[in-house]
Amino acid sequence: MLETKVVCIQCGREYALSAAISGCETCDGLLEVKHDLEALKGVITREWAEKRRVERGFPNGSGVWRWRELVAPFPNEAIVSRNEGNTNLYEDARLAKWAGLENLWLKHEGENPTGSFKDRGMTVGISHANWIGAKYVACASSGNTSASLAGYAARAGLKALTFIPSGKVALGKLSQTMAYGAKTVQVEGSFDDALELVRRVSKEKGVYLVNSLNPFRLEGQKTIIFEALQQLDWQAPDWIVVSGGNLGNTSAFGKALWEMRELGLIGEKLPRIATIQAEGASPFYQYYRSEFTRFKAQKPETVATAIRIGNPVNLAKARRAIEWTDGVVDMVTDTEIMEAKAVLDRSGIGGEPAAGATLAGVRKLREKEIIGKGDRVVAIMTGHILKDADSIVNYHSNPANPGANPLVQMAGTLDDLMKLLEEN
Ligand SMILES: Cc1ncc(COP(=O)(O)O)c(C=O)c1O
Ligand SMILES: N[C@@H](CCOP(=O)(O)O)C(=O)O
Repeated sequence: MLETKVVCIQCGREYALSAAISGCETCDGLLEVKHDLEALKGVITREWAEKRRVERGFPNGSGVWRWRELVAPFPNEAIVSRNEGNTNLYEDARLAKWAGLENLWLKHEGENPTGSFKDRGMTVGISHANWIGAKYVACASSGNTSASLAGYAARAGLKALTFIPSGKVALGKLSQTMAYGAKTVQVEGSFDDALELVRRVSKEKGVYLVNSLNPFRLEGQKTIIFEALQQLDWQAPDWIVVSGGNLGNTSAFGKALWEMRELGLIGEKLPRIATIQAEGASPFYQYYRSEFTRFKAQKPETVATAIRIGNPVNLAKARRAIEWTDGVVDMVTDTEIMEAKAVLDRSGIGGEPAAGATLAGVRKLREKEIIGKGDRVVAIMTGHILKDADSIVNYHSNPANPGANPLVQMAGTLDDLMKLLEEN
């Protein structure tokens, strides 16, 4: 019987697996799930992973639950899954060339059931809520967490409550959240204000919180890295690049790499994590620039509303991930984000603005020669192109934008049309 525990990374206090808490009750530190890695050495191997990968059906058809010994030991009957994960790892020579690289892969987490990486964490959070008999699940969101929560709660028959920053959530995400049936409360202010509210509701009303403060969320998101390493036939890349907001992914990726090395599935030298923030929402970047000596929350502003976060809750775990992997943190402007997104979309792969931020960050780190021309780079595309249609139409409606593809208005006869087509 594997010994899996929930512990506070700050004071070491342990909690039962069935505890529905999202922060340490002693010191308010971050909680994390500790697996019995010693017992798993020699059990979880590349051969074991390959056998699991080719199995179909529940639970090994899920790109999360096929790794359950490294995720969460919930009983199968508690698991709420939509066969999430199993996302493509694209190798694209055109995008590599645009970024100044020879080897670039894009891991597309927008191919998950609700269109973002959140589903990897949500299947675990909602399964935990289901297992312990929670009736109400809640989150604050800039759109993808609420869409994922609403979808998985609907599958589980749980009531969902989401708090979103008023007017700052892309329509694709808002429509999912409403359509899947979550009670959606618009809050004046930022995502950070909404998160403060939902943490109080969770504490005072005992509502189950599924933001990335919930340690089970990150256990699911670790499988992005497990899966990408397996897709690369365990030839670990030099870099893993991802856009950062609340820093759940940065934290999860560091833990995933550390566990893979402990289990002997990858070598001593870990891939370096590069977290990319939007210039107008870059508190982690400023903290990194201060050599992790000074943190200051920001009033966030960026076109990439998914990462419009000024006070990331996973700061301590994300710092640990950057230090563990000798990683870096950088930032990109909104112009760089949208121009990179246009290139990403034009490649036929596509992604929401936060995915554009990742690609823009890869190019920037290459230009700064922090990423070498021959380095092997995996860029995580965190959300689907359809999530933020407004940003696309706005960009392409301005012919001055690089790569703009404005609508053509046709008036008149067939001859006019033929003439028009010749001109364009
Ligand atoms: C599409 C997208 N990309 C990136 C991020 C940033 O991820 P994290 O909050 O784990 O840093 C988020 C959410 O925060 C997101 O929704
Ligand atoms: N971009 C996120 C913000 C919240 O992140 P979480 O990982 O802490 O839930 C969102 O889509 O809401």
